[in-house]
Amino acid sequence: MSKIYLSLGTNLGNKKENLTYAVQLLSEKIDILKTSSFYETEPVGYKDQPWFMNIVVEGTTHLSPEDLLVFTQSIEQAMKRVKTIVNGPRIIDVDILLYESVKINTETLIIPHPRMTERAFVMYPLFEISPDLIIDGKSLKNMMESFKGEEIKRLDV
Ligand SMILES: Nc1ncnc2c1ncn2[C@@H]1O[C@H](COP(=O)(O)OP(=O)(O)OP(=O)(O)O)[C@@H](O)[C@H]1O
Ligand SMILES: Nc1nc2c(c(=O)[nH]1)N=C(CO)CN2
Repeated sequence: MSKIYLSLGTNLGNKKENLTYAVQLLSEKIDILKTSSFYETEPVGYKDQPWFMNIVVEGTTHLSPEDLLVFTQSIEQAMKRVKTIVNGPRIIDVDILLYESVKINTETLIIPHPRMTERAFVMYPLFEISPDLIIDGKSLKNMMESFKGEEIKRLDV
């Protein structure tokens, strides 16, 4: 079994429900060990769209990194089919952040996720569930000390 971290985001419809449903679908092939709080987060990139809700989950899986990507993409597709809005914001986005300490750089898959350490919507929930994590030899704790990201709000529920 391999330890993995995934980032989930949504900015359409009932965001908590979307994230909860995605975690339920993920649990068919991933043993979910930890799920972060829900975070309301300012959109990164294109600003003129609703705020996102983001979480990070930790789990273990028998899937290879490539099969994990196929699986997460099948969940994105399945959820997109439920409500179709052309060019609309996202019902669900699932990114693979980390897979053990594996490094992959192919056309379809880059692990660790290349933009993860710049993104508050990834780093805050990741730090919440795994504060002792080391990424590329650097401790998450050190990274968070100097971290100045976009606006983010942790929900208490
Ligand atoms: N670690 C990864 N996790 C998920 N997708 C990845 C990863 N590395 C590369 N990809 C590739 O990224 C492609 C585009 O994914 P997507 O459309 O979800 O991007 P995005 O979510 O808009 O941007 P970002 O990757 O910056 O979050 C996917 O088809 C996939 O092949
Ligand atoms: N706050 C936030 N911003 C984003 C997000 C996201 O999940 N959260 N996902 C994006 C495309 O992957 C682009 N911008």
